[in-house]
Amino acid sequence: MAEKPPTTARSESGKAPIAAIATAAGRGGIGIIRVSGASLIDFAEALSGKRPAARFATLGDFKAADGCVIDSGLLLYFPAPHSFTGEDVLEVHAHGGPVVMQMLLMRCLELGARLAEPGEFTRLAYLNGKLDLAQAEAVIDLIDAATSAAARSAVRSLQGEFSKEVNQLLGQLIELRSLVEATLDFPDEEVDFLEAADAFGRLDRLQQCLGKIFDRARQGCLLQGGLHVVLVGQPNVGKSSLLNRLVGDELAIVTPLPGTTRDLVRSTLQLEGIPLHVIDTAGLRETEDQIEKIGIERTWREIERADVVVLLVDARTGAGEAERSIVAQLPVHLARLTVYNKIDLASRAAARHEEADAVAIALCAKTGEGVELLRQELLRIVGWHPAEDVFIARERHLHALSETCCHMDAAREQLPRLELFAEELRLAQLALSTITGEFSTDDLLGEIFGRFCIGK
Ligand SMILES: Nc1nc2c(c(=O)[nH]1)N(C=O)[C@@H](CNc1ccc(C(=O)N[C@@H](CCC(=O)O)C(=O)O)cc1)CN2
Ligand SMILES: Nc1nc2c(ncn2[C@@H]2O[C@H](COP(=O)(O)OP(=O)(O)OP(=O)(O)O)[C@@H](O)[C@H]2O)c(=O)[nH]1
Ligand SMILES: [K+]
Repeated sequence: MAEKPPTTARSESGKAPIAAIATAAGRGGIGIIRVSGASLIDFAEALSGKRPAARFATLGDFKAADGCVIDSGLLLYFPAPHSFTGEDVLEVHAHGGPVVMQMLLMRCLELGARLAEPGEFTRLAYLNGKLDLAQAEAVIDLIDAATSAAARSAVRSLQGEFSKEVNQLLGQLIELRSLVEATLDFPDEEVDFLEAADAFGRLDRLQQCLGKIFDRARQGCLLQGGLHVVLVGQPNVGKSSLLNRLVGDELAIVTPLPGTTRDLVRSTLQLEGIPLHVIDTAGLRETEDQIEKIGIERTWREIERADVVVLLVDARTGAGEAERSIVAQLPVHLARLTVYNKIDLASRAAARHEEADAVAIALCAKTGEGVELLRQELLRIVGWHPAEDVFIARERHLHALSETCCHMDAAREQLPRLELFAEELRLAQLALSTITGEFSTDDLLGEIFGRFCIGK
């Protein structure tokens, strides 16, 4: 075959293809570079001397500008629109050493590609209609899944289950809206309309449906983000011992000396598939020790980010002035549990009971007695109930769902004023459609895709 003049790939629109290493950094048996752009077949030929068939693996020698072989490997060519991004996609499968990957990536840049930004491939897939926004978010949630339950629910969202539910609800909402809007043109018939179209009944069904989606999404949100539990209390009450017991490992240093833990100690474990982020903190007390002081500041900062605070108390002494002072400084709406630790020294049995302002668990961190009660209580506090059909969701989605709910409530209050009823329905639809991204802003897209890794 005759040597072709060096090509620099530019699409008709003048846009350079994007390229990135798609596999994790470091050594690996195989590493993949992904390129997306317009007409990449010439690009493939410039890189390997071969014009790969669509969607078949083609073995080739990847050459540098000077003709030296960088690696021999496989090319996968997905012509537009049948690719992940909807553009032409070329995958270069090579040996997964960091230097080889860098050399190949540099070669792709020489051939006219530019470095992809984080999340840009998935963003293209969204912009080209391959995925909606909830699915695109599920891609990253799948990659980041901390437990297999989280992974399973992310796949469910990726395959469009969440979006399907949202779209069905949108469909019903739009149907009701169009009935209302049609009636607005005939003001005399408004009252008849309410009866004939069963506006109340329809709204009821919409809200029930929304409630179910919300519940599934809330569970999914727990699976996605996990639960941040911060262990606090006076020095020496057994916070580190409890962390170690929950994790099943000697993670934090335990000594009889008060003030042992000065920095935060974090660990993530699984609680029925929910990632449980437990944070052991420096015991809270007045101190002149500089290191301990900083540790205590960090404790308070961590509390601000917590979903649940577990306040440990020595079962022998019970809660006193120090505990009351800690509780008084906690954010008002933060969920809280009291744990009476060291029941072995107080001759008490493991138990759960309700106190005036919080549920309390009596346990022994040293032996583990009663720790299961604590686990169950944590699940109860966050409203977890195991379900098969959870789809992954994020705060953003919950926010949109609850906004939709607010507008539906408001719509009900407007009846029989149809014009205002219609307006609230329109706002409900708008809020709901942000989930799949029918109406999205650049800011939102930047926020979502900016958190992806490069190559995704
Ligand atoms: N090598 C490789 N593995 C990978 C990916 C990839 O991009 N490359 N993926 C990247 O995330 C995931 C798979 N996702 C993909 C999704 C759609 C298409 C695709 O070609 N879609 C076409 C054709 C559909 C079909 O044949 O049914 C399309 O939607 O038109 C490819 C990969 C996981 N594994
Ligand atoms: N008998 C008994 N001893 C315990 C129990 N839990 C913790 N201890 C002991 O209490 C002492 C302090 O335990 P830690 O877990 O280090 O307490 P801490 O709250 O992290 O202490 P600081 O680092 O000072 O904040 C150690 O000697 C532990 O072995 C328990 O349930 N029973
Ligand atoms: K400790």
